Amino acid sequence: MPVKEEGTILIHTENIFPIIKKAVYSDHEIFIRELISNSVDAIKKRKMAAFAGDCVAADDEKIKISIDREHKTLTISDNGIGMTSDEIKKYINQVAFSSAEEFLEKYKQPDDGFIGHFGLGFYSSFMVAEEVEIITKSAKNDSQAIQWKCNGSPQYTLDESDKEEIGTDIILHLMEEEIEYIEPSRIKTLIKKYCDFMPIEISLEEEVINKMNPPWRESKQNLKDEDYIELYKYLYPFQGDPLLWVHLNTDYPYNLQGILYFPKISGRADWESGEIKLFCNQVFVSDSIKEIVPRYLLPLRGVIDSPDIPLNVSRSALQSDRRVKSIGNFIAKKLADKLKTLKKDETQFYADIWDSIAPFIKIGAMEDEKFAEQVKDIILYSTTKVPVEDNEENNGLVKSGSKTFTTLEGYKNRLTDENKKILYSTDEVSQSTALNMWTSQGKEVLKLDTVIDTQFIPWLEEKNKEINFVRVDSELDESIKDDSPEIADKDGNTKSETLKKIISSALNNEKVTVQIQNLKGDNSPPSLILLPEQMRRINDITALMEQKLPGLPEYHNLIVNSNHPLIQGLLKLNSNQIVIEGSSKSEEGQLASDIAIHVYEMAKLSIGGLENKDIAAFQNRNAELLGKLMKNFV
Ligand SMILES: Nc1ncnc2c1ncn2[C@@H]1O[C@H](COP(=O)(O)OP(=O)(O)OP(=O)(O)O)[C@@H](O)[C@H]1O
Repeated sequence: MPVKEEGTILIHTENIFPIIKKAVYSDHEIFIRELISNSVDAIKKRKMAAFAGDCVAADDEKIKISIDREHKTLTISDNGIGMTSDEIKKYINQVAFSSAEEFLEKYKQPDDGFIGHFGLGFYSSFMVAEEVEIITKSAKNDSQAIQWKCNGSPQYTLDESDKEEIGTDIILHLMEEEIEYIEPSRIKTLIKKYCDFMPIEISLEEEVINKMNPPWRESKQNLKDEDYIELYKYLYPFQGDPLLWVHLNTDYPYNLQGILYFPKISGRADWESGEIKLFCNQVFVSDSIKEIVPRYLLPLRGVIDSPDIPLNVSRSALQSDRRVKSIGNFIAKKLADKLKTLKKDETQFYADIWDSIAPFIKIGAMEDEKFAEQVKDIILYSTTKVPVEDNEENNGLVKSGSKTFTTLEGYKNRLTDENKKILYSTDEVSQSTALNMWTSQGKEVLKLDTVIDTQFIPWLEEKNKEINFVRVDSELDESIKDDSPEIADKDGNTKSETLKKIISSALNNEKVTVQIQNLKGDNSPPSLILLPEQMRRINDITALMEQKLPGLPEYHNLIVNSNHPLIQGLLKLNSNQIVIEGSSKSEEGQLASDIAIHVYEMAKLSIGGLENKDIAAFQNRNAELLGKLMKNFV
């Protein structure tokens, strides 16, 4: 016979009570947050009811914490709305019953700002107290004050009390093992931690402990820069001033206030832990909200205060929560808006702080498509272009200290040739020869030389497929070489062919491709090493996999500048020599060969490609060569 029945699941209070007391909250100390939150709510409710003419308003709203060492009690007193015996029976005796919804319904308040909603917080007091007393007098006219007592079992007593003032005292008789909470310093620390920005005065031993008035709840118009800086320094002492901040304030589609700061980072930013503090209705909840803001914003600091972030779910559930994701996106969008405004209205300031904010923006753009879309036009690049006063070309160029910044758009607008090519350098020192060669021809080069740029360049290329990004030392182009035809000598060889032979045979290394070029410009070097793009990338990846620094790839191109006096001299020196394979070389032939090797090693040295062990040999050859050359003059 099929069994068909409907019913109600029963809960044994004896079994569930210990679970509520111990397991709902993992951290014992939060009882203080819960009880003070209840007091704040009660004070707000009294204010609302008094406004509607249902009771008398309090003279001054306050919460008082008192300690009685002798009786080992901690008392939280407020002059809020209090409770009648019926309300005690309804909201305290019934676990998981909160008065918040009913109250809001009654006073037709849409957005409450009440802290408690679940009807559980009060029971956290049993985590630290063996007995809890409530002595309360309701603000409703002619209410009888009452006393409720419970020793942690599901039994309670309810009695009349002679309390005269409206409000509630919660008296905790502390357990022996929780006696630490009798210490004023411990309680003070906890109030500072959880209740610092609660809107009602909280005092302990006649001293007001909390700061109150959270600036993020103020309107922007009422705040000056000093107020923002003061809050930053208060929350993050000894960290210097922030770079800039964003004030968030929204009530749709979710309720969220906060102030986020870009810190001045010296050294490595912390991309792991997160330092933004999470509040819910001004009550501190957590020190790190890794799960809420996108990863690239983790080094930011400040406060997010939102009752819309679900706190009753696990952290991993938070990460996949759609609402939380959309809050994260909202925060990123607000930051992007602020940066766009800065770039537009405070261009100089934006350029001055660019190096500090660049890591957030570049990583953000790479990790988040939407963010990339918002910031792509405000990314700055340090450039070799020097702004000329009152010149149209200055469009988009901003000087900051020793640097000049441009946008990608600005660079593109200055390009004159058809071939859309963006030149960049990743290391001003090791690429200086190639870099100078381009700049001396009037070419603009972007300096993409931070650690993040190694990943950012491929991203840029991907996003700007119509443009060719070329590293300064990867290839030459028509603008810097002179390709006028050469005349062959009596043996049918051109100068270039002869030079190539001299140098190739001196180097005797088939992995080095020798190319002779007539480079334009007086400043062009006698030789330089070029690393064709693909070859260099493979080399970089291999080094990365082997966890080494990428050195000079074995296969590379040596460009020899036939326009340079040194190379022309080399050609002359060799012109009378016939080097027969296998036979010993004449003195001039040996000198020409030594110079050829030296020319190659100079090119290697300038890109940092000469290993330490080769430097001594290089110097010996240098001295020897100079010595030989001197012989002709002295
Ligand atoms: N100090 C107080 N003054 C007046 N009423 C109180 C006070 N403390 C608790 N209450 C009443 O008891 C109810 C239950 O409190 P409890 O702390 O268990 O839950 P809550 O504050 O409503 O929600 P949460 O579990 O989210 O904190 C409250 O909704 C309120 O009506």
